[in-house]
Amino acid sequence: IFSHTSPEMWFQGLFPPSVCPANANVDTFYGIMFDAGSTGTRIHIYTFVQRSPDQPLELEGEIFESVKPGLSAYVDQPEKGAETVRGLLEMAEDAVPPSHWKKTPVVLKATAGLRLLAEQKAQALLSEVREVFEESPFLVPDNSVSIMDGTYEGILAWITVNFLTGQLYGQNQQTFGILDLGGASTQITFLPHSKETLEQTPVDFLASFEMFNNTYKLYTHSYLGFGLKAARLAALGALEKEATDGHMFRSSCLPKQLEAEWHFGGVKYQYGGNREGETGFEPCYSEVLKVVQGKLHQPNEIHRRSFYAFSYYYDRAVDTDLIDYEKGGVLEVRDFERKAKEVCNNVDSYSSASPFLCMDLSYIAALLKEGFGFGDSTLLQLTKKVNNIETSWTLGATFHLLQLLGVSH
Ligand SMILES: Nc1nc2c(ncn2[C@@H]2O[C@H](COP(=O)(O)OP(=O)(O)O)[C@@H](O)[C@H]2O)c(=O)[nH]1
Ligand SMILES: [Ca+2]
Repeated sequence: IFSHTSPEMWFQGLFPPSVCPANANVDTFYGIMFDAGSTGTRIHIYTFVQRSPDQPLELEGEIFESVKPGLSAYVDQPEKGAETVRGLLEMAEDAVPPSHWKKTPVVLKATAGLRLLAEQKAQALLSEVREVFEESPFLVPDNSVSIMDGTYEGILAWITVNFLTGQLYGQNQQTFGILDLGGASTQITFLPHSKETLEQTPVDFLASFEMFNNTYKLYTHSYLGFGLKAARLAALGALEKEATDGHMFRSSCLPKQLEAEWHFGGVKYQYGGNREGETGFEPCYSEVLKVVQGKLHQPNEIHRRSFYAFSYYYDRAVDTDLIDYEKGGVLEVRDFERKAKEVCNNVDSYSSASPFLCMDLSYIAALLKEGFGFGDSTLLQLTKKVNNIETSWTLGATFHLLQLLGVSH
Protein backbone atom coordinates (compact mmCIF):
# COMPACT_ATOMS: atom_id res chain seq x y z
CA ILE A 1 0.00 0.00 0.00
CA PHE A 2 1.24 3.46 -0.83
CA SER A 3 0.36 6.93 0.25
CA HIS A 4 1.47 10.48 -0.33
CA THR A 5 4.17 12.18 1.67
CA SER A 6 2.25 14.00 4.36
CA PRO A 7 2.27 17.80 4.29
CA GLU A 8 4.15 18.08 7.59
CA MET A 9 7.19 16.50 5.92
CA TRP A 10 7.74 19.64 3.85
CA PHE A 11 11.17 20.20 5.44
CA GLN A 12 12.60 17.00 4.01
CA GLY A 13 13.60 18.62 0.74
CA LEU A 14 15.83 21.02 2.68
CA PHE A 15 18.21 18.37 3.98
CA PRO A 16 20.29 15.73 2.27
CA PRO A 17 18.47 12.44 2.96
CA SER A 18 21.14 11.13 5.33
CA VAL A 19 20.97 14.03 7.77
CA CYS A 20 17.30 14.87 7.45
CA PRO A 21 15.82 14.55 10.95
CA ALA A 22 12.70 12.89 9.62
CA ASN A 23 14.78 10.15 8.01
CA ALA A 24 16.56 9.02 11.14
CA ASN A 25 14.42 5.92 11.46
CA VAL A 26 12.92 5.37 8.09
CA ASP A 27 13.76 3.01 5.32
CA THR A 28 14.26 4.43 1.89
CA PHE A 29 13.59 2.41 -1.27
CA TYR A 30 14.31 3.20 -4.87
CA GLY A 31 12.84 1.90 -8.10
CA ILE A 32 14.19 2.53 -11.58
CA MET A 33 11.76 2.31 -14.49
CA PHE A 34 12.71 2.91 -18.12
CA ASP A 35 10.08 3.93 -20.64
CA ALA A 36 11.35 2.93 -24.09
CA GLY A 37 8.80 4.91 -26.09
CA SER A 38 8.60 5.28 -29.85
CA THR A 39 10.00 8.83 -29.79
CA GLY A 40 12.40 8.66 -26.86
CA THR A 41 13.81 6.68 -23.95
CA ARG A 42 13.19 7.97 -20.42
CA ILE A 43 14.41 6.99 -16.99
CA HIS A 44 12.22 7.51 -13.92
CA ILE A 45 13.97 7.02 -10.56
CA TYR A 46 11.39 6.90 -7.78
CA THR A 47 12.16 7.27 -4.09
CA PHE A 48 9.87 5.72 -1.49
CA VAL A 49 10.09 5.86 2.28
CA GLN A 50 8.72 3.54 4.90
CA ARG A 51 8.42 5.18 8.30
CA SER A 52 7.74 1.97 10.19
CA PRO A 53 7.15 -1.65 9.17
CA ASP A 54 3.39 -1.44 9.63
CA GLN A 55 3.02 1.78 7.69
CA PRO A 56 2.50 2.02 3.95
CA LEU A 57 5.30 3.02 1.60
CA GLU A 58 5.16 6.68 0.70
CA LEU A 59 6.21 8.07 -2.64
CA GLU A 60 8.74 10.76 -1.91
CA GLY A 61 9.97 11.95 -5.27
CA GLU A 62 11.06 11.29 -8.80
CA ILE A 63 14.14 12.00 -10.84
CA PHE A 64 13.46 12.08 -14.55
CA GLU A 65 15.69 12.26 -17.61
CA SER A 66 15.16 11.47 -21.27
CA VAL A 67 16.96 11.02 -24.58
CA LYS A 68 15.81 11.13 -28.18
CA PRO A 69 15.34 9.31 -30.48
CA GLY A 70 13.78 6.14 -29.11
CA LEU A 71 15.27 2.64 -29.25
CA SER A 72 13.36 1.78 -32.42
CA ALA A 73 15.43 4.35 -34.33
CA TYR A 74 18.43 2.06 -33.68
CA VAL A 75 16.75 -0.86 -35.37
CA ASP A 76 19.93 -1.76 -37.27
CA GLN A 77 22.41 -0.70 -34.56
CA PRO A 78 21.18 -2.44 -31.41
CA GLU A 79 24.45 -1.85 -29.54
CA LYS A 80 24.26 1.87 -30.15
CA GLY A 81 20.67 1.85 -28.98
CA ALA A 82 21.65 0.12 -25.76
CA GLU A 83 24.35 2.75 -25.19
CA THR A 84 21.61 5.39 -24.82
CA VAL A 85 20.18 3.29 -22.00
CA ARG A 86 23.62 2.98 -20.40
CA GLY A 87 23.98 6.76 -20.40
CA LEU A 88 20.71 7.18 -18.51
CA LEU A 89 21.50 4.35 -16.12
CA GLU A 90 24.73 6.06 -15.12
CA MET A 91 22.57 8.89 -13.84
CA ALA A 92 20.88 6.43 -11.52
CA GLU A 93 24.25 5.63 -9.94
CA ASP A 94 24.43 9.26 -8.79
CA ALA A 95 20.81 9.37 -7.68
CA VAL A 96 20.76 6.15 -5.65
CA PRO A 97 23.28 5.79 -2.77
CA PRO A 98 25.76 2.90 -3.37
CA SER A 99 24.48 1.11 -0.24
CA HIS A 100 21.10 0.72 -1.99
CA TRP A 101 22.28 -0.28 -5.48
CA LYS A 102 22.01 -4.02 -4.95
CA LYS A 103 18.40 -3.88 -3.79
CA THR A 104 17.18 -1.28 -6.26
CA PRO A 105 15.35 -2.95 -9.16
CA VAL A 106 15.83 -1.72 -12.70
CA VAL A 107 13.28 -2.51 -15.39
CA LEU A 108 12.73 -1.37 -18.98
CA LYS A 109 9.45 -1.64 -20.79
CA ALA A 110 9.18 -0.82 -24.46
CA THR A 111 5.97 0.38 -26.03
CA ALA A 112 4.61 0.86 -29.54
CA GLY A 113 7.86 1.70 -31.35
CA LEU A 114 9.23 -1.76 -30.64
CA ARG A 115 5.87 -3.46 -31.09
CA LEU A 116 5.95 -2.26 -34.70
CA LEU A 117 9.43 -3.62 -35.49
CA ALA A 118 10.10 -7.10 -36.84
CA GLU A 119 10.21 -9.47 -33.86
CA GLN A 120 13.86 -10.42 -34.41
CA LYS A 121 15.07 -6.83 -34.61
CA ALA A 122 13.15 -5.84 -31.52
CA GLN A 123 14.58 -8.82 -29.62
CA ALA A 124 18.13 -7.89 -30.68
CA LEU A 125 17.65 -4.42 -29.20
CA LEU A 126 16.21 -5.82 -25.98
CA SER A 127 19.00 -8.31 -25.54
CA GLU A 128 21.66 -5.57 -25.86
CA VAL A 129 19.80 -3.58 -23.21
CA ARG A 130 19.70 -6.68 -21.00
CA GLU A 131 23.50 -6.85 -21.17
CA VAL A 132 23.76 -3.23 -20.09
CA PHE A 133 21.50 -4.00 -17.12
CA GLU A 134 23.52 -7.09 -16.16
CA GLU A 135 26.68 -4.98 -16.09
CA SER A 136 25.08 -2.42 -13.80
CA PRO A 137 25.26 -2.61 -10.00
CA PHE A 138 21.46 -2.72 -9.67
CA LEU A 139 19.00 -5.54 -9.01
CA VAL A 140 17.91 -7.03 -12.34
CA PRO A 141 14.68 -9.00 -11.83
CA ASP A 142 13.62 -11.80 -14.17
CA ASN A 143 12.23 -10.53 -17.43
CA SER A 144 13.36 -7.01 -16.61
CA VAL A 145 13.62 -5.95 -20.27
CA SER A 146 10.54 -6.53 -22.38
CA ILE A 147 7.89 -5.17 -24.68
CA MET A 148 4.88 -4.21 -22.60
CA ASP A 149 1.43 -5.34 -23.58
CA GLY A 150 -0.71 -2.36 -24.62
CA THR A 151 -3.36 -3.36 -22.10
CA TYR A 152 -0.88 -2.74 -19.27
CA GLU A 153 0.17 0.57 -20.73
CA GLY A 154 -3.36 1.89 -20.23
CA ILE A 155 -3.97 0.23 -16.87
CA LEU A 156 -0.67 1.40 -15.38
CA ALA A 157 -1.18 4.99 -16.53
CA TRP A 158 -4.66 4.86 -15.00
CA ILE A 159 -3.11 3.66 -11.72
CA THR A 160 -0.58 6.51 -11.83
CA VAL A 161 -3.11 9.28 -12.41
CA ASN A 162 -5.62 7.99 -9.89
CA PHE A 163 -2.92 7.39 -7.29
CA LEU A 164 -1.46 10.87 -7.75
CA THR A 165 -4.88 12.52 -7.57
CA GLY A 166 -5.70 10.57 -4.41
CA GLN A 167 -8.53 8.47 -5.84
CA LEU A 168 -7.19 5.06 -4.86
CA TYR A 169 -7.38 5.41 -1.11
CA GLY A 170 -9.64 7.02 1.44
CA GLN A 171 -13.22 8.12 1.00
CA ASN A 172 -14.92 9.63 -2.00
CA GLN A 173 -13.19 7.66 -4.67
CA GLN A 174 -14.14 9.22 -7.98
CA THR A 175 -11.66 7.86 -10.46
CA PHE A 176 -10.60 9.64 -13.65
CA GLY A 177 -10.24 8.09 -17.07
CA ILE A 178 -7.00 8.62 -18.96
CA LEU A 179 -6.13 9.46 -22.55
CA ASP A 180 -2.53 8.91 -23.59
CA LEU A 181 -1.42 9.85 -27.10
CA GLY A 182 2.04 8.50 -27.90
CA GLY A 183 4.02 8.56 -31.12
CA ALA A 184 2.95 5.14 -32.33
CA SER A 185 -0.04 4.13 -30.19
CA THR A 186 -2.82 5.69 -28.15
CA GLN A 187 -4.59 4.44 -25.04
CA ILE A 188 -8.00 5.04 -23.48
CA THR A 189 -8.75 3.68 -20.01
CA PHE A 190 -11.53 4.25 -17.48
CA LEU A 191 -13.38 2.47 -14.71
CA PRO A 192 -16.88 1.70 -16.01
CA HIS A 193 -19.74 2.36 -13.63
CA SER A 194 -22.60 1.17 -15.75
CA LYS A 195 -23.64 -2.41 -16.33
CA GLU A 196 -24.30 -1.64 -19.99
CA THR A 197 -20.66 -0.79 -20.59
CA LEU A 198 -19.56 -4.11 -19.16
CA GLU A 199 -22.17 -5.97 -21.19
CA GLN A 200 -21.68 -4.14 -24.49
CA THR A 201 -17.88 -4.04 -24.51
CA PRO A 202 -15.85 -6.71 -26.31
CA VAL A 203 -14.03 -8.80 -23.69
CA ASP A 204 -10.57 -7.84 -24.89
CA PHE A 205 -11.36 -4.22 -23.98
CA LEU A 206 -11.88 -5.16 -20.33
CA ALA A 207 -9.13 -6.06 -17.90
CA SER A 208 -9.00 -6.86 -14.21
CA PHE A 209 -6.09 -5.57 -12.26
CA GLU A 210 -5.12 -5.94 -8.63
CA MET A 211 -3.40 -3.06 -6.87
CA PHE A 212 -3.35 -1.68 -3.34
CA ASN A 213 -5.58 -4.53 -2.11
CA ASN A 214 -8.31 -3.69 -4.61
CA THR A 215 -9.37 -5.29 -7.85
CA TYR A 216 -10.26 -2.88 -10.63
CA LYS A 217 -12.16 -4.00 -13.68
CA LEU A 218 -11.17 -1.44 -16.28
CA TYR A 219 -12.14 -0.58 -19.80
CA THR A 220 -8.82 -0.22 -21.62
CA HIS A 221 -7.45 -0.41 -25.12
CA SER A 222 -4.22 0.48 -26.86
CA TYR A 223 -4.61 1.29 -30.55
CA LEU A 224 -1.37 0.43 -32.32
CA GLY A 225 -0.66 2.72 -35.27
CA PHE A 226 -2.93 5.48 -33.90
CA GLY A 227 -0.22 7.45 -32.11
CA LEU A 228 0.36 10.95 -33.43
CA LYS A 229 3.38 10.14 -35.58
CA ALA A 230 1.98 6.90 -36.92
CA ALA A 231 -1.20 8.82 -37.77
CA ARG A 232 0.85 11.33 -39.78
CA LEU A 233 2.13 8.48 -41.92
CA ALA A 234 -1.35 7.02 -42.27
CA ALA A 235 -2.77 10.40 -43.31
CA LEU A 236 0.05 10.83 -45.84
CA GLY A 237 -0.69 7.38 -47.23
CA ALA A 238 2.88 6.34 -46.43
CA LEU A 239 1.85 3.12 -44.71
CA GLU A 240 0.14 1.61 -47.74
CA LYS A 241 3.11 2.01 -50.02
CA GLU A 242 5.77 -0.71 -49.96
CA ALA A 243 8.69 1.33 -51.30
CA THR A 244 8.79 4.74 -49.68
CA ASP A 245 12.20 5.70 -51.09
CA GLY A 246 12.02 8.59 -53.49
CA HIS A 247 8.25 8.90 -53.23
CA MET A 248 6.85 12.30 -52.21
CA PHE A 249 3.83 12.03 -49.94
CA ARG A 250 1.59 15.08 -50.15
CA SER A 251 -1.11 16.37 -47.86
CA SER A 252 -3.54 19.28 -47.72
CA CYS A 253 -2.61 19.62 -44.02
CA LEU A 254 0.90 20.83 -44.84
CA PRO A 255 2.13 24.25 -46.03
CA LYS A 256 1.67 24.37 -49.83
CA GLN A 257 5.33 24.96 -50.74
CA LEU A 258 6.82 22.60 -48.19
CA GLU A 259 9.06 19.71 -49.23
CA ALA A 260 11.06 17.93 -46.57
CA GLU A 261 12.06 14.56 -45.18
CA TRP A 262 11.39 12.82 -41.94
CA HIS A 263 12.80 9.76 -40.16
CA PHE A 264 10.56 7.57 -38.07
CA GLY A 265 11.09 4.00 -36.85
CA GLY A 266 14.29 3.76 -38.89
CA VAL A 267 12.56 4.66 -42.20
CA LYS A 268 13.03 7.85 -44.24
CA TYR A 269 9.92 9.56 -45.64
CA GLN A 270 9.68 12.51 -48.03
CA TYR A 271 6.63 14.66 -47.63
CA GLY A 272 5.25 17.95 -48.83
CA GLY A 273 2.28 20.28 -49.29
CA ASN A 274 -0.42 20.12 -51.93
CA ARG A 275 1.30 22.40 -54.47
CA GLU A 276 -1.60 22.42 -56.90
CA GLY A 277 -4.51 21.17 -54.86
CA GLU A 278 -6.49 22.26 -51.83
CA THR A 279 -5.18 23.20 -48.41
CA GLY A 280 -6.85 24.32 -45.20
CA PHE A 281 -8.96 22.81 -42.47
CA GLU A 282 -11.77 21.21 -44.50
CA PRO A 283 -9.67 19.04 -46.82
CA CYS A 284 -7.20 18.32 -44.02
CA TYR A 285 -9.92 17.18 -41.65
CA SER A 286 -11.32 14.77 -44.21
CA GLU A 287 -7.81 13.33 -44.71
CA VAL A 288 -7.31 12.63 -41.01
CA LEU A 289 -10.90 11.48 -40.62
CA LYS A 290 -10.14 8.54 -42.90
CA VAL A 291 -7.48 7.41 -40.44
CA VAL A 292 -9.93 7.03 -37.56
CA GLN A 293 -13.45 6.74 -38.92
CA GLY A 294 -15.14 3.47 -38.01
CA LYS A 295 -11.91 2.01 -36.62
CA LEU A 296 -12.32 2.54 -32.87
CA HIS A 297 -14.72 1.20 -30.30
CA GLN A 298 -16.97 3.93 -28.91
CA PRO A 299 -18.07 3.29 -25.33
CA ASN A 300 -21.16 5.32 -24.50
CA GLU A 301 -20.14 5.85 -20.92
CA ILE A 302 -17.25 8.19 -21.76
CA HIS A 303 -19.81 11.01 -21.93
CA ARG A 304 -20.38 10.66 -18.21
CA ARG A 305 -16.75 10.16 -17.06
CA SER A 306 -13.98 12.73 -16.50
CA PHE A 307 -10.69 12.27 -18.31
CA TYR A 308 -7.09 13.30 -17.83
CA ALA A 309 -5.17 13.71 -21.07
CA PHE A 310 -1.39 13.91 -21.37
CA SER A 311 1.58 13.19 -23.72
CA TYR A 312 0.89 14.62 -27.20
CA TYR A 313 -2.52 16.00 -26.19
CA TYR A 314 -0.57 18.10 -23.72
CA ASP A 315 2.32 18.97 -26.02
CA ARG A 316 0.11 20.21 -28.87
CA ALA A 317 -2.13 22.17 -26.52
CA VAL A 318 1.02 23.89 -25.19
CA ASP A 319 2.36 24.54 -28.71
CA THR A 320 -0.78 26.46 -29.61
CA ASP A 321 -1.17 28.34 -26.31
CA LEU A 322 -4.34 26.47 -25.37
CA ILE A 323 -2.69 25.71 -22.02
CA ASP A 324 0.33 26.85 -20.04
CA TYR A 325 3.38 24.56 -20.21
CA GLU A 326 3.85 24.48 -16.46
CA LYS A 327 0.28 24.56 -15.25
CA GLY A 328 -1.64 22.61 -17.88
CA GLY A 329 -5.36 23.32 -17.82
CA VAL A 330 -8.89 22.22 -18.59
CA LEU A 331 -10.07 22.13 -22.21
CA GLU A 332 -13.19 21.14 -24.05
CA VAL A 333 -12.88 18.71 -26.91
CA ARG A 334 -14.06 21.47 -29.26
CA ASP A 335 -11.04 23.62 -28.34
CA PHE A 336 -8.81 21.28 -30.33
CA GLU A 337 -11.05 21.61 -33.38
CA ARG A 338 -11.21 25.39 -33.03
CA LYS A 339 -7.42 25.56 -32.86
CA ALA A 340 -7.07 23.17 -35.79
CA LYS A 341 -9.23 25.51 -37.92
CA GLU A 342 -7.20 28.52 -36.86
CA VAL A 343 -3.87 26.88 -37.64
CA CYS A 344 -4.89 25.04 -40.83
CA ASN A 345 -6.46 28.13 -42.38
CA ASN A 346 -3.27 30.14 -41.72
CA VAL A 347 -0.56 27.49 -42.04
CA ASP A 348 1.99 29.98 -43.28
CA SER A 349 1.84 32.16 -40.20
CA TYR A 350 2.49 29.05 -38.07
CA SER A 351 5.31 27.75 -40.24
CA SER A 352 7.95 28.60 -37.62
CA ALA A 353 6.35 25.85 -35.49
CA SER A 354 6.23 22.26 -36.76
CA PRO A 355 4.89 22.02 -40.32
CA PHE A 356 2.71 19.21 -38.95
CA LEU A 357 0.87 21.41 -36.46
CA CYS A 358 -2.30 21.63 -38.58
CA MET A 359 -2.31 17.90 -39.25
CA ASP A 360 -1.61 17.02 -35.60
CA LEU A 361 -4.41 19.22 -34.22
CA SER A 362 -6.86 18.00 -36.84
CA TYR A 363 -5.96 14.43 -36.02
CA ILE A 364 -6.43 15.01 -32.29
CA ALA A 365 -9.86 16.57 -32.95
CA ALA A 366 -10.87 13.70 -35.24
CA LEU A 367 -9.55 11.05 -32.86
CA LEU A 368 -11.48 12.45 -29.91
CA LYS A 369 -14.73 13.13 -31.75
CA GLU A 370 -15.01 10.57 -34.51
CA GLY A 371 -12.63 8.00 -33.08
CA PHE A 372 -13.62 7.67 -29.43
CA GLY A 373 -16.95 9.45 -29.87
CA PHE A 374 -16.46 12.26 -27.32
CA GLY A 375 -18.90 15.16 -27.39
CA ASP A 376 -17.81 18.71 -28.26
CA SER A 377 -18.19 19.92 -24.72
CA THR A 378 -16.52 17.02 -22.89
CA LEU A 379 -13.97 18.42 -20.46
CA LEU A 380 -10.40 17.18 -20.54
CA GLN A 381 -7.92 17.83 -17.76
CA LEU A 382 -4.55 18.39 -19.43
CA THR A 383 -1.79 17.47 -17.02
CA LYS A 384 1.90 16.75 -17.26
CA LYS A 385 2.67 16.40 -13.56
CA VAL A 386 0.63 15.93 -10.41
CA ASN A 387 2.41 16.90 -7.17
CA ASN A 388 5.59 17.17 -9.23
CA ILE A 389 5.43 13.55 -10.43
CA GLU A 390 5.14 12.79 -14.16
CA THR A 391 1.80 11.39 -15.28
CA SER A 392 3.24 8.33 -16.97
CA TRP A 393 2.50 4.60 -16.82
CA THR A 394 5.98 4.20 -15.29
CA LEU A 395 4.83 4.98 -11.74
CA GLY A 396 2.05 2.38 -11.90
CA ALA A 397 4.58 -0.07 -13.32
CA THR A 398 6.96 0.62 -10.43
CA PHE A 399 4.21 0.01 -7.86
CA HIS A 400 3.41 -3.24 -9.61
CA LEU A 401 7.09 -4.21 -9.62
CA LEU A 402 7.57 -3.50 -5.92
CA GLN A 403 4.42 -5.48 -5.21
CA LEU A 404 5.83 -8.43 -7.16
CA LEU A 405 9.18 -8.20 -5.40
CA GLY A 406 7.43 -8.17 -2.05
CA VAL A 407 8.77 -4.75 -1.07
CA SER A 408 5.20 -3.63 -0.55
CA HIS A 409 1.78 -5.19 -0.47
N1 LIG B 1 4.04 13.76 -18.94
C1 LIG B 1 4.93 12.97 -19.54
N2 LIG B 1 4.90 12.79 -20.86
C2 LIG B 1 5.79 11.98 -21.42
C3 LIG B 1 6.73 11.30 -20.64
N3 LIG B 1 7.45 10.56 -21.45
C4 LIG B 1 7.00 10.76 -22.70
N4 LIG B 1 6.00 11.63 -22.72
C5 LIG B 1 5.25 12.10 -23.89
O1 LIG B 1 4.89 10.98 -24.70
C6 LIG B 1 4.76 11.38 -26.05
C7 LIG B 1 5.57 10.48 -26.95
O2 LIG B 1 5.10 9.16 -26.90
P1 LIG B 1 6.08 7.92 -26.87
O3 LIG B 1 6.07 7.38 -25.48
O4 LIG B 1 7.41 8.27 -27.42
O5 LIG B 1 5.39 6.94 -27.91
P2 LIG B 1 4.60 5.57 -27.65
O6 LIG B 1 5.63 4.48 -27.61
O7 LIG B 1 3.68 5.46 -28.83
O8 LIG B 1 3.87 5.72 -26.36
C8 LIG B 1 5.24 12.82 -26.11
O9 LIG B 1 4.10 13.65 -26.07
C9 LIG B 1 6.04 12.98 -24.82
O10 LIG B 1 6.02 14.33 -24.41
C10 LIG B 1 6.72 11.51 -19.23
O11 LIG B 1 7.46 10.97 -18.46
N5 LIG B 1 5.80 12.34 -18.74
CA1 LIG C 1 4.32 6.51 -24.26
